[in-house]
Amino acid sequence: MTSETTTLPTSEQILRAPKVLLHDHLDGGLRPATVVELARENGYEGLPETDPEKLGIWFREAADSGSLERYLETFAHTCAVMQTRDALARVAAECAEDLAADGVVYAEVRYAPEQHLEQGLTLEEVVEAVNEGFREGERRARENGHRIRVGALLTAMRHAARALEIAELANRYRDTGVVGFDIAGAEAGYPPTRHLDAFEYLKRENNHFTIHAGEAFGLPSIWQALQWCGADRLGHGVRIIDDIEVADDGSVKLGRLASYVRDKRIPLEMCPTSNLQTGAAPSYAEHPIGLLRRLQFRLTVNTDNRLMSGTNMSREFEHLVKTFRYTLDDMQWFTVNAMKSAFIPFDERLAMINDVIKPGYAELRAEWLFRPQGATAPVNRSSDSV
Ligand SMILES: O=c1[nH]cnc2c1ncn2[C@H]1C[C@H](O)[C@@H](CO)O1
Ligand SMILES: [Zn+2]
Repeated sequence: MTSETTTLPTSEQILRAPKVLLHDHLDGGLRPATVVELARENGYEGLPETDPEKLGIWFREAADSGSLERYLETFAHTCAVMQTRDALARVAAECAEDLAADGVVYAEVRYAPEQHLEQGLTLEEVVEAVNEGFREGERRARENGHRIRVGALLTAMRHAARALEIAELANRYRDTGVVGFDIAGAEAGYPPTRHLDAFEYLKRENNHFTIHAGEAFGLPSIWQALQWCGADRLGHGVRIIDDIEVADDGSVKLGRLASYVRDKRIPLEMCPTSNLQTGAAPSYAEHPIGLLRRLQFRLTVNTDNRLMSGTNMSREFEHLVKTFRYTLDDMQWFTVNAMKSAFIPFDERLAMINDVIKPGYAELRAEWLFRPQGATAPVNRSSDSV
């Protein structure tokens, strides 16, 4: 194919391409206007701005701090307005709608139930309100011609001591909307092994979990998450790059941990923009995703916090397309990786890959055949695809 690489996927193609999102925080993805309205309805007076546009900018700038700890401070405002059943259901419904409008066909969205108890809700009421919201959002998306399926991940905060309780909660709701468990929060000083009882419980129950590791802290955190805790996936995991040496001649040597992660096909939930804000990566061009993709780690692309990063899945892919010249085949590779790594049953993942994702990309790839006569052929194929 001679015209190969002449044209990268357009913004419109990126938007329409089926996408799979495994790492998105419910309390990090509210619409700014919703934060303002919920604050007014619930009498929360702590917002730094009450104009939605200014508030959106405030979140992005405050989160752009170079430190995970300061980035996390912004969640006090979103959690403050997510303390009632109605607020939680609304935020969850809008989340599903927004993801669907962005071309996401499958998402696992996480939140920490323990952060939504300030006005008297029980942990169960929190989970049920969010589940109801996701179902409503899926229904509204369908009405608007989009198809999306959303599963919840229950997060325990790593500085707190409720991980076992939240793991039990995740297990109780595993057949009704909750697909797994996670731990999040400040990483330095709070190793995942503090919550071994929760992980051991989940393993005994044959349940699934991911762990935020290798974001603000390096290899020991990744090693513990995998070898002590038994994580199925890593939230971020970007610091695995510290175990990979690239020589001047371009040859690459993987350390034992990096080899293990690649050999065992451990899914890494990459969140490029979030990493730039917390200082986990210096720029898109220097983001470890470039090298890790070339080395064929099982990488996935994610948003982390759409509000704090002013992003969505299409924007994350736009950055990657621009930076690394990724094609539709690359996008499909990331998407299939994500679907393979989801926590829903194997037959459903396979059907999503074969009946939704691959046909969606095939249709986009075929568009060049029907281009206006005389236009350049925008072939979106790369040589090392799935
Ligand atoms: O990227 C992150 N690293 C660690 N913790 C995070 C990240 N993004 C969000 N969180 C925290 C803040 C939220 O309140 C919590 C649950 O979603 O998870
Ligand atoms: Zn996260």
